[in-house]
Amino acid sequence: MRTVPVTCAVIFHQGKVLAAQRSEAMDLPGKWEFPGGKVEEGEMPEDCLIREIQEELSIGIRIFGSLKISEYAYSSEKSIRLIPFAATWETGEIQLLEHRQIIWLDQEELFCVDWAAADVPIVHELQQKWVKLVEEIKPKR
Ligand SMILES: Nc1nc2c([nH]c(=O)n2[C@@H]2O[C@H](COP(=O)(O)OP(=O)(O)OP(=O)(O)O)[C@@H](O)[C@H]2O)c(=O)[nH]1
Repeated sequence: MRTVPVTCAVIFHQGKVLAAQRSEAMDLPGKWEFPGGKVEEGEMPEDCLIREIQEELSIGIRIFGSLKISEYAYSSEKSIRLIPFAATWETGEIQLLEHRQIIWLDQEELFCVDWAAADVPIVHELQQKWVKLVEEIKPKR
């Protein structure tokens, strides 16, 4: 079984992060995730993520950090390596081109949605590192 590399973005904006709910047309319908997608052959994970966020949400992001990779086997046929990056929303207006809906969550609300299983360790790490990550967004002087 091949482990599929998938990138995802923890997008910070005005002190909250974006969670997106997968639609009926996607795998894991109804589950919440950090938007992103599969890394194509020869593609850098960061380039993949910028492309996927433009394709799915129609916005431009800036990557400023990373979180720990989460590997998860959904079944004997489906195993993913989820590669999370911390990012900020830089350009464009959000359009839901694939997802059912989005929600902006603050630190206390992180576990209020039903995350895809592979995302759960990332959400725990995000909760622990929240203050540090928010600090890193601030432009360095
Ligand atoms: N994008 C994304 N996918 C996730 C997350 N967590 C998680 O288990 N997945 C799984 O990883 C896979 C990524 O597929 P995708 O459908 O988002 O990627 P894609 O747009 O490149 O796929 P496609 O070209 O087959 O349509 C799916 O099986 C999805 O269920 C997450 O946080 N973000």
